[in-house]
Amino acid sequence: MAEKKSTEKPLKKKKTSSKYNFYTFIKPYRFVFAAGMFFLLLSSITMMLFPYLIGQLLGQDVGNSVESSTAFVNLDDTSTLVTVLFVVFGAQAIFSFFKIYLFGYFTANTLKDIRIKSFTKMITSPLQFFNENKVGELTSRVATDIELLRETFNTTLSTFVGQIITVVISLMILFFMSPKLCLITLAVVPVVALFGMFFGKFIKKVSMETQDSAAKSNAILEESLVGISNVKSFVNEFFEIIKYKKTVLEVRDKTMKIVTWRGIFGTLITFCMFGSIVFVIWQGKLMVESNQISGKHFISFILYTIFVGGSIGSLPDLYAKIQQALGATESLMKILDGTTEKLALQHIKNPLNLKGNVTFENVNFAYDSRLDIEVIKNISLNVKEGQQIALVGPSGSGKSTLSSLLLQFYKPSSGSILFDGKPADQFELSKLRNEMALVPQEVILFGGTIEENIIYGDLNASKEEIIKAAKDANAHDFIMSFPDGYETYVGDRGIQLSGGQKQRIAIARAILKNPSILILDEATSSLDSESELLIQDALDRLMIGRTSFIIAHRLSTIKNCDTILVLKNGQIHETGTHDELINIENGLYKNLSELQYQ
Ligand SMILES: Nc1ncnc2c1ncn2[C@@H]1O[C@H](COP(=O)(O)OP(=O)(O)OP(=O)(O)O)[C@@H](O)[C@H]1O
Repeated sequence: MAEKKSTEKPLKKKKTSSKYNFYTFIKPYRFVFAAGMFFLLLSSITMMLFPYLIGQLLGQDVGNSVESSTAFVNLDDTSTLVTVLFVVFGAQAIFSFFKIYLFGYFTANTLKDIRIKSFTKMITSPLQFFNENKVGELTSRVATDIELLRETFNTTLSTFVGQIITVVISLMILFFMSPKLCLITLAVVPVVALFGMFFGKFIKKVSMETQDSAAKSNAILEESLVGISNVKSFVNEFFEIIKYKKTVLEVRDKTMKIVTWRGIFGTLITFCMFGSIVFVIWQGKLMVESNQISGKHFISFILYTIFVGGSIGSLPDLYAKIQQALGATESLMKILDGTTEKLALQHIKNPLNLKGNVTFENVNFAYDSRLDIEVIKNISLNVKEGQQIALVGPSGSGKSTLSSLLLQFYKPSSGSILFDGKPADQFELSKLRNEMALVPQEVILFGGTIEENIIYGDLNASKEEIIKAAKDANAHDFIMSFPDGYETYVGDRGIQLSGGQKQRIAIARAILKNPSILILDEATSSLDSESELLIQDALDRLMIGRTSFIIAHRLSTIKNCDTILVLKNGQIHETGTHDELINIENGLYKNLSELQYQ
């Protein structure tokens, strides 16, 4: 297959705002969230009693100064107050437990939903989506970006709301105690809010860049590990390390940018807050001296002011953290906005059972990423059920693209493809694809047993059907030569199968699928002649009674095909049987054939 010319459109460059956002995922659990908020409110309110009770405790019969207040504590009242304090904190502990539990439940379920939704979205995206996005970047979105939401949903969001509750309640109490002092405390709020808004936006942007770099770095990690033999054979380990290191450093630098600004901003806010607290204490002390407020109220006042100060001071950072998570998941939300294929996402119930007539009517096609270059030009073709059609032609002539169009991986730019006389778009996509099976050039087996790999062709197949398919694919004997037979693990953590063995597993899969249309992408790598014979024999059996398209690289295997299409630059250059084509003087097929037998 021709190398995919990837035209990665970085997701961040898409400007449209996403229809998915936090709320989409929060919605199903909004009542749990609301219950969590309720307990948060209760725990905040009980917490708010603390300054009042401490004021009462320390401020009994207080004179004019805070220092002297502790000397005149009424012990009787103290024991009552201490009991009340214990009751209040007991209640606070219970409320806190429910708050933590409910937010934990809410987070676990929300993240589960986002993960499942993201995976479903990606796996049902059209192939073009995978041409535009690297797999490593996509896995990073699901694995790393979503993880950033955990802390936000678990603690940041609730702390943020909790702090707002604290501020509002405290300010109300403060206003009740002394409107003048309350207004002084409030003076700092607009400064903090302004800073916070500016800062939040900045953090969101840098956070998005950080996650983009993290995704890039993950893509390098994945690509070099998946292609490890390539890396090693070119002795390019150092190059991969440099590439990876560069992106990791980028992530580090961007994270440090966030950390530095959060630090500067946090310090600034703390400074402002402490300044205003000192100012309020000073003013309050003057008011106590001139008997405008009582000493008891003054102590409570100071404690409430500290609460308000602490809460207001923490709000911008919490806001920044929420923005960070929002920024980090923005790309993911845009992925969720993308189009998907209309697939049934369940077992096919009433298969179409097509006869296998295929018609191409003036089909033209250009890949989305290179719309100016038509790779399939005006192809018309009429294939009767059960016929064998070979697609041959130089590399890049459009053979794989034609099979992708057949499989409905892409839609023609113009013209149409008909199955049993009916245009493709009049069928349900899942049902139509279910009528076709592809035996690819390079077979990829999933980590699992041989049986699991064969049953992929028909998830409802019985053991007998699996064995029969394996026998028809000439795979049974080599499978039984392994001690664990069909239970043998293949892939990364199991046995490594040879190219020819993998091919036969793929053929068994296709046999099990029992399609009416077959697409065989002949392996380019040469197999030993015994293996080749076994595969050819299995393929011959598989092709009986099915319309078969064979992308052929070795012309010897297609001599008996009903029709051979010779493609050149996306057009049908020659068409006919082997005997007809081989006799065309200076014909492309004749030339290709002579080249192979030289
Ligand atoms: N995903 C893609 N995006 C853009 N262009 C592509 C994509 N896949 C293939 N092409 C281009 O389409 C043209 C036809 O490619 P195709 O893979 O169909 O050729 P092929 O005949 O199967 O080649 P080969 O025998 O080397 O596999 C080539 O010019 C190729 O560069």
